Amino acid sequence: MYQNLSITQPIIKVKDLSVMRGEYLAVDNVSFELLPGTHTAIIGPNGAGKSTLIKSILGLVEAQSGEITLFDGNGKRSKRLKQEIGYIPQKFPFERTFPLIVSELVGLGLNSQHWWCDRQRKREIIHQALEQVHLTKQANQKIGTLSGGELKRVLLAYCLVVPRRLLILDEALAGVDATGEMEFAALLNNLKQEQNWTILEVSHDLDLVSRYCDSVMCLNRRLLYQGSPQTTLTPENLLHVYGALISPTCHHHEPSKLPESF
Ligand SMILES: Nc1ncnc2c1ncn2[C@@H]1O[C@H](COP(=O)(O)OP(=O)(O)OP(=O)(O)O)[C@@H](O)[C@H]1O
Repeated sequence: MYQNLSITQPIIKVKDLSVMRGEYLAVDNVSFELLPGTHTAIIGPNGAGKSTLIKSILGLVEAQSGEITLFDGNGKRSKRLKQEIGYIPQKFPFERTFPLIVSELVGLGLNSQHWWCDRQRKREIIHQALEQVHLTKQANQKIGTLSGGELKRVLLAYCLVVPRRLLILDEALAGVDATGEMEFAALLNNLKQEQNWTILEVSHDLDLVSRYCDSVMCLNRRLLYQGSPQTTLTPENLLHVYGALISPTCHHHEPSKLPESF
């Protein structure tokens, strides 16, 4: 799908990034690069600047200093470039009485790339996305009546109706049940492997991170450690990051053990 994408060309380059929230330096001189087709987690304690960092990458929060380059650096944050990024925020505040149903919300993800589609085709695309997140039964349900975990799945379906190069998730699995977590992880793995999506997610679940991510960034305002889960999530590093003894179970990657589909 992205034939001209070199696998050695980073999809995100962040250099010397500092971001203030009010008077507080929430992200302090952070630099990293992400390659396409990789799944990276940002971990760290509450208030470590994780959401601030991703909001800054998305252009939702202005940086104090530093550089962020997305994709090949062309087009800045053009409308088209934004369409290539899927984002599931930590919070999705909305008026619960708003009369929007699930399929309509997912359909809002369709964009100018679908101008040629007739109604039937659009319905099929929405149905396929809902199928991938196991929510076809809720297609006509009002969004205000969904559970927290179901709403997260709907937001993922919204991201799935368009091919993305980058998917940014802020604690997307919070509120998703144990089976849903596995299925969600399998779907992300599939998008990464089959469609070369790059995934950047904020997570507090070190066990899941060690199972499914290719790399981890440990943030506490500064980027303290970065590398594979096996080399990064050591008790010594986690003591430094969280100030407490934490010993996650580190798993070797065995994607074949993931469920086939979501
Ligand atoms: N709009 C704001 N105005 C002032 N301070 C803010 C604002 N937003 C965030 N902060 C502060 O910036 C710091 C970083 O917040 P951020 O949401 O990035 O942390 P986080 O690592 O995502 O935390 P959590 O794990 O709790 O979600 C926190 O101390 C927070 O209180």
